[in-house]
Amino acid sequence: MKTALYWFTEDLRLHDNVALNSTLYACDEIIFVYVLDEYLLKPTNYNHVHVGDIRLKFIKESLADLSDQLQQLGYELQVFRGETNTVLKNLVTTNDVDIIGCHHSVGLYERRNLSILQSQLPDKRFICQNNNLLFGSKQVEPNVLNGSFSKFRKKTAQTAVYEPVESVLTDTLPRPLSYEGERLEHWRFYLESNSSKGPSVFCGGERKALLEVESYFNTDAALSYKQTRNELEGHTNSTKFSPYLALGNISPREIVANLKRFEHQHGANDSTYWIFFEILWREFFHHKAILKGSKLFEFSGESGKRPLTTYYPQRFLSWCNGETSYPLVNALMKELNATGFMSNRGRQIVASCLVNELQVDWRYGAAFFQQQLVDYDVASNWGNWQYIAGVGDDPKGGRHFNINKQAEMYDPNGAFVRKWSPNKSVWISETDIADWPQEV
Ligand SMILES: Cc1cc2nc3c(=O)[nH]c(=O)nc-3n(C[C@H](O)[C@H](O)[C@H](O)COP(=O)(O)OP(=O)(O)OC[C@H]3O[C@@H](n4cnc5c(N)ncnc54)[C@H](O)[C@@H]3O)c2cc1C
Repeated sequence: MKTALYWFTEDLRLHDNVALNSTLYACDEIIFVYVLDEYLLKPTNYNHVHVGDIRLKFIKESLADLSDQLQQLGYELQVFRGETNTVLKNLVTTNDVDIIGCHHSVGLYERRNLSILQSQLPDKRFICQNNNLLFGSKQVEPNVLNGSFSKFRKKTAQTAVYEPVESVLTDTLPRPLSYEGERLEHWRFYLESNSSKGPSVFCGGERKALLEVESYFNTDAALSYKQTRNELEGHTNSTKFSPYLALGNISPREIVANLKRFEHQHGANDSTYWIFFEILWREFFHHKAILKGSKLFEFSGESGKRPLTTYYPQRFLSWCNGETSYPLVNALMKELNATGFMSNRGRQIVASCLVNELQVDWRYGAAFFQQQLVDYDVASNWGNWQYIAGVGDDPKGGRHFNINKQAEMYDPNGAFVRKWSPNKSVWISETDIADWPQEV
């Protein structure tokens, strides 16, 4: 008789979850666990928390959906709060668990913690697989990752993307393990009372994610994605799959399978290819994150070159609050703070502004995004920031967006700025003017 514990992390779903399926095949009894780690709610080195209110709400919704699905099959999702390894070790010991299954994250902190847990439980079998990538690590040769995205894209163009797999969990096998241990009994209430009631465009959960993907491909939006993806607003101008991918409500393979079906029915064009192209960027940053380790978070990044920025607290604060001398940047930051989302073009503009116009250390911007973004993903966030700051693997060496030009192109009538920053008087105060590095 083998007993297993499946520990959900950034894979809050049942379908196309290879680590979960492998664990299910290996055991007779199982317990499903999620740990809300205390550290997530504590400040980072940059004085922001790891998970802000909007993402916390999204996590809660994802857990509620997972819990409901498990309940329908006769299982329970046990939610704990505490230090992850302590919680897991207690559960494993008190319940005599033989196997621990989990998603193998690309995050450095998560990988370190998993290694520590493995060393603390040397007699236990661990089944850890990355559930959130298109390609397995054996499909991507390390030399492909030494270089730019173009090299990665060309080399992986012919690499097979495996079909997503169905869940093998049924209402008869394996049996739910009757377990011992203190859990967070009222986690739904607990998470509710700790999450924002503010407006969020997104609602988390696997079933919601599958519906969103289905409804996106039920329209013609994918056929013009390449032309619309840079717009600052509009729900179908880009796919809006990122929050679901970040929390693992859906896998990239499931999205690619849907994309292929769409191409089969409606024909492939530049735009449908470009959706795949963008998902490849995500793939690139994820594989890179494993390779880079702590370099992902270093000031001089992967390039080893220290950029000409430092830390100006007042400028940084004004940027965070959307109170700089740049109306477009302010509107974008206000959108981010209110909704947890910003378009890709918006992210590029505000990141470039922080690094180039305001000359602030890029890592503060990345940490603020980490707190605010509903779709925060360690590899995509820190990887993109490195690109903008010119410390990534970018042959162009950093990006500087002309804010006025961007405003002319993407907000020609000022509608976006008016929507998010109706009160122009807060853009800049008399005392701030001297602090700005350009004429206002
Ligand atoms: C400074 C900065 C920080 C970012 N932080 C994050 C982050 O924390 N999490 C995150 O998911 N994305 C991040 N991105 C990438 C990108 O902005 C978002 O993935 C995208 O805006 C999400 O909207 P969408 O799902 O509609 O994207 P679409 O345009 O529809 O793209 C489809 C999918 O491709 C992937 N993708 C698209 N662009 C990129 C990109 N540049 N890098 C990596 N993957 C990409 C995403 O998974 C996205 O869901 C960041 C970009 C910048 C410039």
